[in-house]
Amino acid sequence: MDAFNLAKERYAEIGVDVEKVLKTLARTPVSLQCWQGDDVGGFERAGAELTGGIQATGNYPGKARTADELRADLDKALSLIPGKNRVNLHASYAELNGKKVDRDAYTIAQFENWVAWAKKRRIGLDFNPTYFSHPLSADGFTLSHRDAGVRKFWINHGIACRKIAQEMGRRLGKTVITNFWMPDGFKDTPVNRREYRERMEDSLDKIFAVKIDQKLNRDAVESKLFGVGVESCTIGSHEFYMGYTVKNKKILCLDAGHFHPTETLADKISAILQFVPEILLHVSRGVRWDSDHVVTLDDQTRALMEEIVRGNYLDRVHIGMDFFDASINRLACWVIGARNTQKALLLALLEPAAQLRKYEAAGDYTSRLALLEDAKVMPFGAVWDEFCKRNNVPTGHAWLAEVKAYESDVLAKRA
Ligand SMILES: C[C@H](O)[C@H](O)[C@@H](O)C(=O)CO
Ligand SMILES: [Mn+2]
Repeated sequence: MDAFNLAKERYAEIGVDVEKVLKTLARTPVSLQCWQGDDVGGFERAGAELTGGIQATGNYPGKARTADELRADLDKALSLIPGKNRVNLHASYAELNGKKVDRDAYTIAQFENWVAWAKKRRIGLDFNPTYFSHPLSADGFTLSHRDAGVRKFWINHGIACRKIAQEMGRRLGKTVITNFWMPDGFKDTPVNRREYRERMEDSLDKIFAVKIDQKLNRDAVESKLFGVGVESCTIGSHEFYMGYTVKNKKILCLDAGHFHPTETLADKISAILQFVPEILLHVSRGVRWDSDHVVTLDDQTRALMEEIVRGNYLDRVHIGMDFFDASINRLACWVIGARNTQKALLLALLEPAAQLRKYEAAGDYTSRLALLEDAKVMPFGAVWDEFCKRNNVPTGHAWLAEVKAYESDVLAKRA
């Protein structure tokens, strides 16, 4: 018997149906953040500086310089990641084609190439308005700005993005999730947090007042603890968006790097989903701060996926990634991060859930712990390889040779 069939038998012995697990994994997409491919630069203006309290560090050669290069890199990455996945675009990846158009006036016209590319590959797109790296966000404020004119510009940007996303959803036949993250906040202690938060709420209300077909686009808002240079107060904090999403039935975006390092994101899932309809995950890895390291198969990521599976929440959770590491091959970052996200999900799906629940319900915590620990050495690798094989992507470590070949054939030729 081959390794996969042996593994299937072993899992069946502990009550796990591997074929069912593989089906669930196959229909759970991971959204690849386009900004990993070019250090969050975007293509609106050459040499635009990255602002908003986020930083891509490193200078590994070969970053995408144009939208065509980025799409080619994404193609390569997607060919090495099993399953039907998605791509997450920021508005700053607009293609202006020499025209003078600012973010408040963007339409689908600036994203035609992206939509055509996604349609050809039958993949879904997700979207994000870009509230950073722009002269009108240079002082660190956008939707909560004290100047009504600046707020108006950013409100119009938000509305424009929701309309673009709606059109993307229509053309692709797949719902787009549009995520709002605003960098607004203070380096030092403010004395009027209230005013800023009230203005932020008012601006968001104005953006979301515009009717958009929910089947084509749904909106998420993303909280954050702090950013670089925004250490003392972030207007869009966790409590702010928790309240906003409960009140307005929006999707709450949880970025794994946006909490204090001692907080456990996994523990928040069931508490939030008791009151908020859906969650968008930005799977990431903070190292000491919101450093946006590539996702590894670490305890936090595993615990996150376990909570989603244990709570039976998969249909209310959208899985995206958010990291931007410029110190290693950028394409490999996507592949490592996405495959690890999927591995964490697979491990969670392979848990002997029924038996564990029985033990817990009976108060037999000894047996619960024993089975949880023994399950860790079940032959998960054989199931992962089978998933890769069925999806026509390299198994094990073989994907790296393809990335290396692409690096010497394509990336090395970029100046
Ligand atoms: C580029 C993204 O919008 C950004 O990473 C955001 O999602 C975030 O996490 C900011 O810290
Ligand atoms: Mn994020």
